[in-house]
Amino acid sequence: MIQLENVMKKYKTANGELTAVKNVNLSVEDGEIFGIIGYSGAGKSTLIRLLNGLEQPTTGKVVVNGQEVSSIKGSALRNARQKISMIFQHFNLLWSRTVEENIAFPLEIAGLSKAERQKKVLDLIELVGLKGREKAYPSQLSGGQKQRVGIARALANNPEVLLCDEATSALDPETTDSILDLLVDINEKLGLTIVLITHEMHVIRKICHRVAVMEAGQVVENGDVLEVFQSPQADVTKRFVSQITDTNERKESIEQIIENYPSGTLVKLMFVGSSTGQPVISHLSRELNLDVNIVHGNISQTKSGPYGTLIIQLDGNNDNVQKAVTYMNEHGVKTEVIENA
Ligand SMILES: Nc1ncnc2c1ncn2[C@@H]1O[C@H](COP(=O)(O)OP(=O)(O)OP(=O)(O)O)[C@@H](O)[C@H]1O
Repeated sequence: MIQLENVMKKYKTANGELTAVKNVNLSVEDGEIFGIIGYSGAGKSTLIRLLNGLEQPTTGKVVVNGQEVSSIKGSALRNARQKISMIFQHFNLLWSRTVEENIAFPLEIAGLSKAERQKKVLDLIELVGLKGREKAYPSQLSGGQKQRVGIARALANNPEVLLCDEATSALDPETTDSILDLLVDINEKLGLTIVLITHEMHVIRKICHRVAVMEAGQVVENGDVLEVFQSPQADVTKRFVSQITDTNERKESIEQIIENYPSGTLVKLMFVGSSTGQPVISHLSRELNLDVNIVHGNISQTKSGPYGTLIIQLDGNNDNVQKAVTYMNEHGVKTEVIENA
């Protein structure tokens, strides 16, 4: 569906040339929800603008739905853009138009008759859950409702790709979740391919199938969300994953256990899917004569299944602690020794 080949984007600035996107190779499958995560300045916005032809790459190729958007211009580009819609952090609604008039706007531009427009607007209002708010103006809507209008408007011309530019970053956590649920819903109902950029790992965890991590213009890591959660490789990815796993509550539990049992080894165990560590942990205490303290555990749901971490403290003979770590690794449990007390 989407292919980026050796994409490079350079800008000329007062301080010389700046490379915003560097040698990016990515592919997004049909019907997939694909997330691009990175801190501010990583190049995400530039990358997303390259996907809808708002920017042209300095070198490289951007192909969306069989069309090389990096090389077409004029009416061909305008036509291609109709199939690539976008929603924004600050909604970009027309403030003097009501909800239904905002949604009808792209349909007017596309030249649909009034009757066709009315029918389509009704369907879209239903789809995004705004029934009863048709005549409201954007200033009378909550943030979540405004984004629902943005989504309905973006879907008006039956796009094949929806680009989301930090679409939930201006919303509170609860509203964020309801908008993310809506995106999943339209992805499933309409088979729409969604590419989103964000700096929040929560967004990736909750709705994306795959993720690319960007840093300094480059994609430093790229894969299934569950795999990236389970074994992040790049330092920046580890920092993003820790947004979810390293809660204050967990830090407090670790501090407390070190205070109460200063002599043990803390190990983080990572599980994927429905596997649990129960038999492995029983083995450690029974066969290796170790005391096992459970410090903290949590399970996060991702689009491809649950992902769990468990922090334990192993206390006993050092050789046996080492054997325990080896034993766990051999039995499909990923481990990381997080602190030697
Ligand atoms: N039109 C432009 N002209 C010059 N430099 C630009 C332009 N657009 C972006 N940049 C620079 O390119 C780099 C990447 O910016 P970009 O906005 O793509 O990053 P980002 O990951 O989306 O960050 P943010 O979330 O802060 O927007 C930054 O150093 C930025 O200053």
